[in-house]
Amino acid sequence: MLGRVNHIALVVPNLAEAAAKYRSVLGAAVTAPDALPEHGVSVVFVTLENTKVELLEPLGSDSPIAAFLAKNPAGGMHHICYEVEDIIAARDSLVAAGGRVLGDGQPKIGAHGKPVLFLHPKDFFGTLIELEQV
Ligand SMILES: CC[C@H](C(=O)O)C(=O)SCCNC(=O)CCNC(=O)[C@H](O)C(C)(C)COP(=O)(O)OP(=O)(O)OC[C@H]1O[C@@H](n2cnc3c(N)ncnc32)[C@H](O)[C@@H]1OP(=O)(O)O
Ligand SMILES: [Co+2]
Repeated sequence: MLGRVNHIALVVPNLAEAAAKYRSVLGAAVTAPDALPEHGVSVVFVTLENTKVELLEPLGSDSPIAAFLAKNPAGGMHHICYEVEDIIAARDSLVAAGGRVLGDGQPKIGAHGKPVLFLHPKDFFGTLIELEQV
């Protein structure tokens, strides 16, 4: 089922500061910020040779990462995104195995314009998993 790691996501308290530090201190290539109100986040991507790092900041009053940032005010690792070829087949086999898909279970279009789903962190040893169809 799982393909490459598409990205590792970090929640940060200030996206502009984090992007600037990745550029200036780590010499990283960082995309311009992208506001995703439908996901309640603003995001940049640090592009690497073998994967990406997604830096996330809450956007709007009911961001799904607001509680995470309140618990981790300095920021922290938030989720890992695996690529899948068929997100519906992946979802259905996960649900059949007793896994919980977050939200209404229907894929949404993510930051890369591809369908994504999230799996409950409690089902995977305390790590939030995102699946992205490529
Ligand atoms: C899609 C656009 C972009 C992309 O890549 O394309 C993104 O990735 S956007 C990323 C932001 N969107 C999401 O994360 C959507 C899925 N997430 C959620 O629905 C929530 O974050 C949820 C339900 C995982 C947690 O929400 P919240 O923290 O408000 O709920 P609770 O406080 O009740 O938490 C329940 C329980 O889970 C633990 N938790 C929360 N977040 C994480 C996490 N990132 N990793 C591991 N564990 C997490 C939290 O501590 C609670 O545990 P408990 O022991 O009960 O205290
Ligand atoms: Co993500």
